[in-house]
Amino acid sequence: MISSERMAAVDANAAALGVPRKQLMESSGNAVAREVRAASAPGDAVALVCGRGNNGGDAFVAARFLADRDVTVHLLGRPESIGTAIARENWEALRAAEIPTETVVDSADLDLGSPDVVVDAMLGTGVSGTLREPARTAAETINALGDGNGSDESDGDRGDGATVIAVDVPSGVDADTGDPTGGDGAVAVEADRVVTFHDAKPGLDRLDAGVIVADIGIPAAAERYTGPGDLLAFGRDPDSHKGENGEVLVVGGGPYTGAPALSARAALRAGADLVRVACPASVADEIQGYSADLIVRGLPGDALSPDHLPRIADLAAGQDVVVIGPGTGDDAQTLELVRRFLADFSGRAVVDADALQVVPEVDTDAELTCTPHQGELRGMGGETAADPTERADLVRAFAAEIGHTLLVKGRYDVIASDDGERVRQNRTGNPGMTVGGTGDVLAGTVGALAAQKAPTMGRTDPFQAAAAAAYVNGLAGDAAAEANGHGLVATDLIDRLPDALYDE
Ligand SMILES: NC(=O)C1=CN([C@@H]2O[C@H](COP(=O)(O)OP(=O)(O)OC[C@H]3O[C@@H](n4cnc5c(N)ncnc54)[C@H](O)[C@@H]3O)[C@@H](O)[C@H]2O)[C@@H](O)CC1
Ligand SMILES: [K+]
Repeated sequence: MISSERMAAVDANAAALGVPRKQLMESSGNAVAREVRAASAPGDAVALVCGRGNNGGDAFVAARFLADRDVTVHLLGRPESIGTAIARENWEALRAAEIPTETVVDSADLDLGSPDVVVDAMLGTGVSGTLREPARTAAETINALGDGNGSDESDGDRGDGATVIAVDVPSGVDADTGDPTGGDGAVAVEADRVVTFHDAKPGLDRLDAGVIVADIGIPAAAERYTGPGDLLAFGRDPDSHKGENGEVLVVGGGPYTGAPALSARAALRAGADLVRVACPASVADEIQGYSADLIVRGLPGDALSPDHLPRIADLAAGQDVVVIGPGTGDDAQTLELVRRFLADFSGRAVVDADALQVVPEVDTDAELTCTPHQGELRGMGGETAADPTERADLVRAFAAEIGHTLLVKGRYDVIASDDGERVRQNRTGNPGMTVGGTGDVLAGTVGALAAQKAPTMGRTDPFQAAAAAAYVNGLAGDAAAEANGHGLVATDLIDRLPDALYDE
């Protein structure tokens, strides 16, 4: 099963792997034609009703694969308004091949005749809201031609009505839920069969239609590895206000000052609006001195301890994400503070460095993302393996065991969701990144992405945030290595995060 959001991400990842969408469209169209052929005989009339997006594009391709059928392509709208370059190219290929086409600008112009098969390629996953004209009238016409009969009467013998074959999803149906996109009772195509691509969609199972899942050649690596598609959920909403792109509190420092400063500055560069640092007073000025962009809160003393719990809990209360661990050291009092903080906390946190070791023993309602390297993973009681697939399975199982999102750093990072259901690997990055501080940058980046909550984007999912952060951290590291070779340092990554995240 795949959601439409994930499908769009996988599609973008496939393109980055050298399998562009036009190539996928060729496979999709071929798969649709195969179903049309199975439901008809040579010479039968086939009406393809096409929208101006890529769903329509799939059917333009299908028409080329149906030379021995009596095919007519009906385009809803003007050819010059076809919305994507690849659909337009396939439209032009149809015209050049002299395949019969009709342009339907007004619903009154729609005449599908009495076809044996109707292909519904008006709208796929790009639909939003109630079907607009002429798609609405066309949906009613298609339903009347098919007798609105669902799958029962449309098996091999086709009965009196036409067989209605929907491309990807029946037009006007939400592929994630199976509900009409226009709300209860709104018009949507009632298909006999749905040819959907790559993987099953949750909403299609709820329809009274036969569903065919066609392999369109998306490589497994497009799902296994992070890619540019994993960043689609993190675009900044142009209408967002200060704070809506997240507020992050970094709790760290004491024996070290650089680590919390790196995490905090990375969080800012990865898009958080406000970043605060809670650290021992002894290092507060030094951390502030690294950056005027940070709000630094000094806590009495030179190491974090349980005395600071009320103040830290107070500071954490208004935050979207707390990043805890960078530069704290592993003094027993400090670890006790972390233990007690996590036990009481019910928000979202990223746990890194020395703080990781207390996670397995803490019972918490907090939503944690743990970012260990292999050694820290073992310190938490997790296992690792040399083989990437085996390692991914082990990380997935351990995430489910502790009930928290895991991002295990390595040559291939492994990211697993808190229920162990989802796992992803990240291949960006380079050996230069073994330099100190890159892990602190990563923790801050995870924090910033997990803190996003702009109105049109919604709250991000910690697993997605961790996967995207691993990907961009590696990209920033690769850009830094291009400039500085193995001499790169962690601050080089921070400055390259915005390009990695937003300018791909
Ligand atoms: N990996 C993928 O995601 C692949 C997707 N493909 C196809 O691409 C489709 C998605 O294509 P697009 O994103 O271009 O979107 P669609 O083709 O589904 O729809 C976009 C068009 O619909 C119009 N529209 C939106 N809501 C409407 C409404 N309520 N009434 C009337 N018109 C409306 C838009 O103005 C736009 O012209 C998939 O469903 C699938 O068929 C395939 O080509 C192959 C691979
Ligand atoms: K469709």
